[in-house]
Amino acid sequence: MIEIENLTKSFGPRTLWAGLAFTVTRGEVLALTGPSGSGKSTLLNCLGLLDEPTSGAIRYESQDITRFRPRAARHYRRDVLGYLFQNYALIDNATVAANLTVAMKPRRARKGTPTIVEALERVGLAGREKEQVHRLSGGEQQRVALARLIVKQPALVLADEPTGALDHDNATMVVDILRSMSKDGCAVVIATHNDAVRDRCDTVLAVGSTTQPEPVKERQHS
Ligand SMILES: Nc1ncnc2c1ncn2[C@@H]1O[C@H](COP(=O)(O)OP(=O)(O)OP(=O)(O)O)[C@@H](O)[C@H]1O
Repeated sequence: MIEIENLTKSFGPRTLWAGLAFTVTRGEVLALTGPSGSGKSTLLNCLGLLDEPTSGAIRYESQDITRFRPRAARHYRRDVLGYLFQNYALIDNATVAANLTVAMKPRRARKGTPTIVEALERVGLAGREKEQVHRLSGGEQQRVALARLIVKQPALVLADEPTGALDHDNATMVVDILRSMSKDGCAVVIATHNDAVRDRCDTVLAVGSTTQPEPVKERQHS
C-alpha cells in the first residue's frame, strides 16, 4: 500500500535516517520507535505530505507522493490519509457532531461507512453529538478524534503519540480501535514511546538505527 524506497532525511549536516526501504501493507500496524529526536514525527510528516524527504520515494498506488502536483496532494490528504495526534487537532469551539461532519463532507457517501451515531457508540460517546468539544476531557477529545477517523475511513492512518496523554483504559481503547481499523483494511503507522503500544503492533521500525521494520515478537493482540 505504501512503499518506501531508499528514503533519507537530513536537516543541514545532520542525517536523521537514511536508506529506509520497506512496505506498509493494508491490515498492518507499524510502530515507529526510537529515542526523542530520532525522527519519528518527521517520518510521519513525510508520509503525510507535511514534510519532504531529502531523497528517495514514497509510493502510494505506484505513484511517488513526494512528486505529487497540488491536486493529487489534495486528493491524497483528503481521501487517503487520516491523522491522529496527541493534541487531537479538533475544532474546539464546535460540537462533536460538527467535528465528525467535517471529516465526512468531501467524500461521496460510500456504502457501509459508519454513521456519526455508530462511530460515537464505538468510542463510548453515544449521545454526545451536541456537546462542545472544548468542554470534553482530554480522553474524550481523543475519542472524538478516533470517531472522526472511523467516519472518514482512511486507507492510511498516521498516529503521532496517540496515547501520550491518556490513562491506561483510554490508551487501550485507542489501540483497540486502530487495530480494528487495520482489520477492516487500512494501514496504520504509530509513532510511540510506549512499549505496551509497540507490543500490540505487527511490526516495529527503530527509527534512526534500522532501515526496515521487524516483526513484533511478543504479540499481545489477537
Ligand atoms: N524544520 C526543521 N528544521 C531543523 N530541524 C528539525 C526540523 N524539524 C525537526 N527537526 C529536528 O529533527 C529531529 C527529529 O525530530 P522529530 O520530532 O521527528 O523526532 P521524534 O523522534 O518524533 O522525537 P519525539 O520522540 O521527542 O517526539 C529533532 O532534533 C528536531 O529538532
